[in-house]
Amino acid sequence: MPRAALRKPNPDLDLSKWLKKPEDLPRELSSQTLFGNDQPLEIEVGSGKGLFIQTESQRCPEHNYFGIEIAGKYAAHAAARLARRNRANAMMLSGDAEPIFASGPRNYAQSPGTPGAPDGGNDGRQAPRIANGSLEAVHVYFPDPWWKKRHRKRRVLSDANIREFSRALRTGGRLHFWTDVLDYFELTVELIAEIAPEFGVPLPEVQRESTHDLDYHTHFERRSRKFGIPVYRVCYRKRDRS
Ligand SMILES: C[S@@+](CC[C@H](N)C(=O)[O-])C[C@H]1O[C@@H](n2cnc3c(N)ncnc32)[C@H](O)[C@@H]1O
Repeated sequence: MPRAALRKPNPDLDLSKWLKKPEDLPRELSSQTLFGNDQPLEIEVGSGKGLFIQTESQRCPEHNYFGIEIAGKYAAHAAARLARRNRANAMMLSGDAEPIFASGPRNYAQSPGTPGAPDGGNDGRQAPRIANGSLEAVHVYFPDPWWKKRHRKRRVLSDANIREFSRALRTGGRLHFWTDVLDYFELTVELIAEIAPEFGVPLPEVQRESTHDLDYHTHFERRSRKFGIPVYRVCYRKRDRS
């Protein structure tokens, strides 16, 4: 199903507080470095048009929300939603989530040329940008399934990313995964069980009744439900490994 065209953002809207590029970010990413406080930090990977980050950051002002969206236009669209509402506890990164979470050689620093940047070589000794056990939740809603074998490494729920999400989550922290692609759902649930058993048994998440046209978790959830397509939803809670 093709995606609907995006409306152009209002050019008078100042997005600077809500839309960041990788080079704008501090090296270590935490509530303190991003928002200047110690509220629990939740990250959404692949925010699309930003409905989730907008509604959730309003519903739960005592948490901070950092959305990562690789498609620049969508990241700007999501940031504009936050800017219009002057939301203090949420912001968007226009960029790829993978190097942000990576704790190995692709864990690049803030600007090219610095040790660890893709062009700068990495001695593999840099601390991860997101500290171990520091996140409250990671949200992945309707990730692209990338069926072709040669494209699989682009999956947001790749082996490497699942390990990094688990590493970054605190014990008791949550990983949410929703999709409308049953095969992909089943494969991913199996993959998580195999490579990150600390997530334990996935807990089903219930479908809420919507009370108005934008009362959905994400835009893709809205689209699937309007077309009568079933949505598969799970939430994992990371357990102590010991
Ligand atoms: C199918 S859309 C779903 C958007 C939104 N989560 C929703 O449910 O409406 C998947 C989104 O993930 C983004 N994406 C894919 N790979 C990404 C990555 N490595 N880092 C950040 N965003 C990514 C895509 O650009 C796209 O906007």
